[in-house]
Amino acid sequence: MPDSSISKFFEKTRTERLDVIKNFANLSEDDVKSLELPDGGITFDKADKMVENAFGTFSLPLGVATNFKINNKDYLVPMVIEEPSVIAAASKAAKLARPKGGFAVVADESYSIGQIQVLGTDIDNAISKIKENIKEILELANSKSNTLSKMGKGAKEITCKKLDTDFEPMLIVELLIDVGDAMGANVTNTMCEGVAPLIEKLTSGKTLLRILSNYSTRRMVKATAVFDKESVGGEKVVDNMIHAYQFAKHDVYRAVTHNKGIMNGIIAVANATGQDSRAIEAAANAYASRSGQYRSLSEWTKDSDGNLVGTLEIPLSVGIVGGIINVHPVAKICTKILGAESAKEMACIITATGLAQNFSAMRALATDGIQKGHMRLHARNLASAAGASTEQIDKIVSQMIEENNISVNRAKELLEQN
Ligand SMILES: CC(C)(COP(=O)([O-])OP(=O)([O-])OC[C@H]1O[C@@H](n2cnc3c(N)ncnc32)[C@H](O)[C@@H]1OP(=O)([O-])[O-])[C@@H](O)C(=O)NCCC(=O)NCCSC(=O)C[C@@](C)(O)CC(=O)[O-]
Ligand SMILES: NC(=O)C1=CN([C@@H]2O[C@H](COP(=O)(O)OP(=O)(O)OC[C@H]3O[C@@H](n4cnc5c(N)ncnc54)[C@H](OP(=O)(O)O)[C@@H]3O)[C@@H](O)[C@H]2O)C=CC1
Repeated sequence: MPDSSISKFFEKTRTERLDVIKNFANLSEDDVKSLELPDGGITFDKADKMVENAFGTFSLPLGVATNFKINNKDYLVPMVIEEPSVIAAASKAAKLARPKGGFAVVADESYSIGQIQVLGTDIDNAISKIKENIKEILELANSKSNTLSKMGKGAKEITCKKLDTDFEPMLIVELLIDVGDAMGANVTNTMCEGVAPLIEKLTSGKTLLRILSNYSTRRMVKATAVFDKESVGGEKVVDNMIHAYQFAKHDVYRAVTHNKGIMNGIIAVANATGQDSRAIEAAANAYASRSGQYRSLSEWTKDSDGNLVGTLEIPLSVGIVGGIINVHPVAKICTKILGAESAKEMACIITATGLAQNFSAMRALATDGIQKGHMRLHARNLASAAGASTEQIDKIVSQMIEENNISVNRAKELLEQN
């Protein structure tokens, strides 16, 4: 089994990095060529078919986090992100998690929730009618996807709820659909629209909205990792990280930033693998507010030996087929690099990366402060923004770090002096 703990990967050249990834993931020469394309894999022609009024494409850096062991399998985790230090932070956390087994992650089956809003009906009577005809509604829904039906997946349950509103009460009919290895938005919407006429017939009401819910609470993922207390930096650092977590648990202003750190990891992997990041963010934010107050998505405690234990639980709707995954060549290759064989496996990887990111940010905050690690890496960006050439960057960066004065202005001054 390939080993993702590749020390000093960041010191390798691009060719060496690609070679390591190629061997790790059994990529073909064509895959590597796609990764080397200057446009990031999407030609304008392709972009023009993906969105409206296209006039270009927009590239972002694609990197890979090393050291990940998730459910006893090693992963190199592709990440698309513009922010420096995120990939380094994920790699570092994954390295520190390895001695205690890495990340243990469990994911629900891929159940999507579709909602059908029914107006102008006798709600109690309508609910009885729907309950009497569940089989017929499910069969009609399942006729909309050959693949899911063949896989023994598809629409499985129907529930009804009465919603009191400021306008008039309404009936909400919810379809629970096992969407297999897809994110499942389109298939859910298709099924909702497909059964709406039957719902209208049964309820003598009028359906209005027929759409999936992005609050995918039947698609929960829970990642846990244990970090050896000595590797974390000793008892004091562990305690300070728990203080940091408690801050996020009890204060919304801190919680939003804490969760942003988690999203650094989650969205970067989501972007690399062609997921719908808006759906992921919307669901995570709602889940963070489930108690009525927005709070930390992760939890941090100590085990009986004083080691640090982190848990991240989120609703997560991701896939390995459908959406842009089959359209964007680089998203396809990133999925191949991960070797993810199911939507559940993809969900486990993404959640583990979120937890890893959270660990490193908290550790940095609870020890040296964020600027030391982050700004060192951000210095390259600043030097580049100041106009430094590739040859000049290293010298300017070293000088700014040495002076502990990392800013665009200082970079400009140094450039003028050189
Ligand atoms: C940046 C580090 C990792 C340096 O940390 P370090 O102590 O210099 O790293 P190290 O020398 O101990 O190296 C350990 C491992 O980290 C990785 N690593 C180490 N350096 C690199 C590098 N250059 N490129 C790629 N990987 C790197 C690499 O895997 C390495 O293992 P090795 O290869 O040596 O065997 C650390 O300071 C850190 O984790 N900082 C936190 C960074 C962070 O969270 N950034 C996010 C941006 S800030 C933000 O948006 C969110 C926030 C912070 O506000 C959230 C919140 O408030 O909670
Ligand atoms: N609110 C939201 O979040 C919304 C999001 N979207 C977008 O929808 C897209 C995702 O929708 P999604 O339904 O996943 O995408 P697709 O419709 O592209 O793909 C899903 C389809 O793939 C086929 N399929 C083939 N193999 C499998 C398998 N192993 N498991 C499951 N399905 C399989 C099935 O179709 P078949 O049975 O025909 O073979 C299935 O319906 C994203 O781009 C998202 O941005 C769209 C609307 C709203």
